[in-house]
Amino acid sequence: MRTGCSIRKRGRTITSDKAGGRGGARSLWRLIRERYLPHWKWFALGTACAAITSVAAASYGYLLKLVVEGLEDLAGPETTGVPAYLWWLVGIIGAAAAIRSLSLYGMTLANNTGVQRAIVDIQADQFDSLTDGDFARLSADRTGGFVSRFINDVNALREAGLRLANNLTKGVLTVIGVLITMLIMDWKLTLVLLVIYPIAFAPVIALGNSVRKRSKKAQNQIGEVTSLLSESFQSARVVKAYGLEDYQKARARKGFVERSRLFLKVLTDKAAVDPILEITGGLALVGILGLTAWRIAEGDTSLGNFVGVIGAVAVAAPELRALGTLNAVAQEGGAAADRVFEILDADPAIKDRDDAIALTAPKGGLEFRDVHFVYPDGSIALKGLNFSANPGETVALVGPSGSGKSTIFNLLLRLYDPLSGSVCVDGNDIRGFTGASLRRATALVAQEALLFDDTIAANIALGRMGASRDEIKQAAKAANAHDFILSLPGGYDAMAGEMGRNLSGGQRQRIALARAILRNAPILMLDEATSALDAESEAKVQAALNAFSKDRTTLVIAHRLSTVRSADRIVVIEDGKAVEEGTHLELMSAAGAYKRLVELQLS
Ligand SMILES: Nc1ncnc2c1ncn2[C@@H]1O[C@H](COP(=O)(O)OP(=O)(O)OP(=O)(O)O)[C@@H](O)[C@H]1O
Repeated sequence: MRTGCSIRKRGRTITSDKAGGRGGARSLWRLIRERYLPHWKWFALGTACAAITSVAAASYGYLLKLVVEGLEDLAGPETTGVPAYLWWLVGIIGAAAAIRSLSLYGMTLANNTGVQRAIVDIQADQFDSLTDGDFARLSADRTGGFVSRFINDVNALREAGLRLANNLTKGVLTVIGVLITMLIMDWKLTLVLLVIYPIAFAPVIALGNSVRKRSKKAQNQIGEVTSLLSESFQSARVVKAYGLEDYQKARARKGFVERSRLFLKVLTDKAAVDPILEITGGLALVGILGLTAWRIAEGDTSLGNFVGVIGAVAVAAPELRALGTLNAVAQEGGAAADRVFEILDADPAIKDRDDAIALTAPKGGLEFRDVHFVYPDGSIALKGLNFSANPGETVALVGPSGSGKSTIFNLLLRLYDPLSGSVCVDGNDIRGFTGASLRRATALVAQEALLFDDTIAANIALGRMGASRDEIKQAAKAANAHDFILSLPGGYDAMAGEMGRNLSGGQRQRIALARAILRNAPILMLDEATSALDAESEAKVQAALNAFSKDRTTLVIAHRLSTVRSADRIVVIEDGKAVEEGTHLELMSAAGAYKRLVELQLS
C-alpha cells in the first residue's frame, strides 16, 4: 500500500509539568540559587552595608552604658565639670548614627538593584517560555491567569527577595552583635531575655504556613478577576447591545467580594504577627524592670548596665519583628516561585525532534492520512481524515460548522500533533521538520484578522520581517488595501490601534491578507479570509488572490460557497472526515453532501 508520506520517527510523548506539588521552600531556595545569585555582586555590596549597619547598631547599647556610667560619676559629690571622655562618647554615638544611616542607604540601593535585575530576567524568561511553549497551554488558560502571574507573582518575588536581602543579614547580624554586647554588660539579664523571646516565634511560624496556603488561593483568584475584567471591557459592545450591564456588574461584584474575603484572610494571619511579638516584648520589659530593681538593690548590677541592655533591646526589637514577619513573606515568595517555575519548567509537547530537518525549497504538496485528533479538553475534532492537495492546487474545505475545518489548519501549522495518522508536506510527516521552517513555508489568514498596536506598514511587514516599503505597498495593492491605507491620516504610518481597533473588520482582513501575500509562502491557508468584505471588495480581493495563489498550494475555508466555486477541488468535511471531493460541477452532479450545502445556502 502506498503510504504517500513517510513517518520519520514518532514524536516524543507529552511530558507533564514537572513543577507540580513542589514545596514553596524548595522553590524559593531554587529561585535564590538560579535567579538571585547570578547578581551576587549587588547582594554582596548590600550585605557589606548591612554588616556595617549592624555593627553600628550593636554598639549603641554599650555606648549608652558608658555614657550612663559617666553621668553617674558626674552626679557624684566630687564632680569638677564634664570630663573629655564623655564628650568623646557623645560624639561617637553621633558618628555611629551617621554611619548607620549611610550604610542603610547603600544596602537598600544595592539590594534593590540586584532584585530588580533578577526580576527582569524572570519576567522575560516567563514570557519566552509562554511564547515558545505549546499553543494548547496558551489557548486553554484564560489570558487573565497569565497576566496575573506576571503582575502578582512577580510582586511577591520582589518583596521576598528584598526582605530576605535587606532584613536577613541586617537582622541576624544586629541581633548577634546586640547579644554579644548584652552578654558583656549583664549576662544574667541576657539569659532571662533569651528564654522569653523564642516563645514569640512558635506562633509566628505556624501563622506563616497558613499565610502561604491562603496566599496561593488568593493569587489564583486574582487571575479570575483579571480575566473577568478584560473579558467585560472587551465585550462592552455586546454588553451594551444586549443590556447585560446588571449581569456583568453582578459577576464583577462577586469576584471583588471573593477577592476581598481571601485578602482579609491572608491579612488576618499577617496582622496577628506584630501583636504577638508586641505582647512578648511587653512581658519581657516588665520582667526586666522587676529583676533589675532587685539586683541593683543587691549590688549585682549597675544602672549603666540596665540602661545599656534596654538600649540594646530597643535596637534589636524592630529587627526581631522584621525577622518574625520574614517567614510569612518568604512563604508567599515561595508560593509565587512555585508558580513561576511551573511556567518555566513546562516541557512543550510540540517541539523540534533532535533529528528534525529544515523544510527546504518546499513544493507544497499536502496530505492528511487517516488523521485522528482530540483537543486537550476532550473535544473530538478529526475522526480519520484523508485528503491531499497537489503542489499549486487550490483546495476548498467546506462543511458544517464544527466539522473540523479550522482544526486542519491547526494541525498543518503543527500547533497540535495528531492523535494518530500523519500530516505530510511533500511526502514527509511534518513532525520530522523543524517548526520554524514549516511555518516559513505557510501563510495563514484567519477570520479574526489580528493586528498589533503598531503602524499599518509594520503590521503588514510582520509577514516577512525586513521587507522594504515598496514590497509592503505591492502586497497592500494585491490585497486591495492600498487605497484605503492612503486615505488614513498618516497613511502607511497610521497606527492600527490595540488589536487593530482603529480599522473596520474588512480593512483589518485586507491588512492580514497583505501580510500573507508579503510572506510569499508556497502554502497559503485562508480561513474565512474574505468573510468581512463587502461583495465588491471581495470580488476584487478574490481576483487578486486567484492570481497570487496560482503557483502555490492554497487551502480555502469559506462558508460562502460562491467563494469556493472556482477551486480546483472541493473537499467536503463532515464530522471530522472527508465525505466527498471533486470540482464544483462534479459535486453538483453527484447530488451528495455538497449539493445539499449549496441548496441550503441558496434557500
Ligand atoms: N481550541 C479548541 N479547544 C477545544 N475544542 C475545540 C477547539 N477548537 C475547536 N474545537 C472543537 O473541535 C471541533 C472542530 O472544530 P473546528 O473549529 O475545526 O470546526 P470548523 O469546521 O472550523 O467550524 P467553523 O466552520 O464553525 O469554524 C468542534 O467540535 C469544536 O468544538
